[in-house]
Amino acid sequence: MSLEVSQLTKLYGNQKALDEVSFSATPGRILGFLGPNGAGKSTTMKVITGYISANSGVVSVMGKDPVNSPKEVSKLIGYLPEHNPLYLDMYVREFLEFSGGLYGMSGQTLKSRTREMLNRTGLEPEQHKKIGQLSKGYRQRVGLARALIHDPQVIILDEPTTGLDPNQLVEIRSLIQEVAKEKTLILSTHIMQEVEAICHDVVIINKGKILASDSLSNLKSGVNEVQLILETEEELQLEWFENIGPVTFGSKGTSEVMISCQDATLGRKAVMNIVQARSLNLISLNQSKKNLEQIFREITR
Ligand SMILES: Nc1ncnc2c1ncn2[C@@H]1O[C@H](COP(=O)(O)OP(=O)(O)OP(=O)(O)O)[C@@H](O)[C@H]1O
Repeated sequence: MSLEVSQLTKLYGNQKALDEVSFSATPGRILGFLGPNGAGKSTTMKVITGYISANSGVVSVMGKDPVNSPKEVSKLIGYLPEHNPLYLDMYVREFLEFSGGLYGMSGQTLKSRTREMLNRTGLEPEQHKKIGQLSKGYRQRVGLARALIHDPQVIILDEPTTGLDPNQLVEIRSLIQEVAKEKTLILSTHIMQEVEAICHDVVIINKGKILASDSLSNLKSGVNEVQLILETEEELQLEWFENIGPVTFGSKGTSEVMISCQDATLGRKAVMNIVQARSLNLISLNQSKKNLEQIFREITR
């Protein structure tokens, strides 16, 4: 494990922002760190990077801890904070060279590493522009390039795609996937589609506590429940279906119901019996496995 977090507790005054948080991350796999607003994601990232200290617990980054070895840990970690602080008056290349300098890089090493980062993040055409002139997507690229300039082994990205348009989103996601091939990468987010699109492992945190920590596929396969979605020409009543499983109206209103059930075959039979017995005119009966969003809502409810 290149990153291990064990029993972290962090108090802000009387408020427990982190309550014995433990998880680990592996090279070559993207870990999605998921939680609703205020769950403790940023606090965890700040403790790992050594920006703040925890009240108790241990962080190990490639065997070093940020409290006793802050300099070593800062060299091992590349961090893109939530609001991506940049110097808007600096030119892109100048900013990256400046950032590399902060890690003790200089001369040809710094120049060639800057060139490599400009190339990998697609920033070459923009390198002579001021950061303040760039679009949000390109500013995120600058933030990523800055986080990677010193070739860190562990990369932590706090909500890196928030506010990007769909094209920029796809580009930044594929850049993240590319970067993650040889590194340990943690992606903090509350966007479920993002996790489903690019993460291998998932940690779910809520109110400072870890509620799930597993591979994405295990998390999804552990849920056997399916959802049946029935649409008819007539208006439906929820109580007709309550014996089958928890039921709500769908997005189409009272002519569509969504029923959760453990056994899809039995569920479909029961629904069709009701359709027949009540002489309903069927438009469609569909079935879907739960997605991460539904799993997340159940776990964090
Ligand atoms: N400096 C601080 N002082 C006091 N309370 C804080 C401080 N920073 C965070 N908190 C509180 O700690 C809790 C966890 O906050 P944190 O920013 O870690 O959550 P988050 O999961 O990153 O949320 P978001 O998705 O909204 O960014 C919240 O209740 C927040 O209000």
